[in-house]
Amino acid sequence: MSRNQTGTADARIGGFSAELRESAKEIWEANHRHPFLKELGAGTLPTDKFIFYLRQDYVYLIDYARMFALGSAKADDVETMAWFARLLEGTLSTEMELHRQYCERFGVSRRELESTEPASVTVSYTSYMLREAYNGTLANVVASVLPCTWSYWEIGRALRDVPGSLDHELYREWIEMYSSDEFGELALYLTGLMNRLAEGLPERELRKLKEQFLTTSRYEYMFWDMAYKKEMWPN
Ligand SMILES: Cc1ncc(CO)c(N)n1
Repeated sequence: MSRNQTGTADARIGGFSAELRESAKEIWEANHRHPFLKELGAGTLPTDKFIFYLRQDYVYLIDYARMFALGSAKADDVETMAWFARLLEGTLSTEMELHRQYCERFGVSRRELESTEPASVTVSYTSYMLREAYNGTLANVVASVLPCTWSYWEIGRALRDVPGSLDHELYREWIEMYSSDEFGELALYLTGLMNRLAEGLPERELRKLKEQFLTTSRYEYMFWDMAYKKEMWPN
């Protein structure tokens, strides 16, 4: 077990973000134990499950990027606006490029990738996030995306610490991207922003942020599970 697999363990993260992480602790720990991630770390994950995941994640990322566009639109100052604009661009070019390149290796064309039919969990997850973002403030946008960025960074670092995980010719790149310092900086920025935005908010609004954080934390777990089972629609 790596030191990153359980607690928040990151001294840089405090305040309301640490509180959010603590309140969703059980579901975050369940992520680390999920067979999709156990097998990804061990290098034994069957490639058909990984491809299924990549394709669903690609269509997920299109809407996730939209969340950053909404973050930019809802920001109160130019600096924050620019930061979300860069994150939007980074998601569309760097992160999604990882998926495009993997798919090229697997013989899935870009057109096929982009026209992937979203699974029920993917539709449910992105619809929820976008609804909360469209109806809410920047704080609601951040609370909804925080588990995505932050849990991937935590997962990336935990998997990097699994002996031999980086020797795998296929999964190494995935682990490297999500455990990278660049990716970590995004997560850290968002936790800091969450802390600033939560300051002085009434209890009712803080409860709403907690609910959003917990809901997308649960969706993160459901996403791993959906991919592992290659679960689409009933018919
Ligand atoms: C489902 C999901 N959550 C978070 C991330 C991190 O960007 C991702 N790629 N996919």
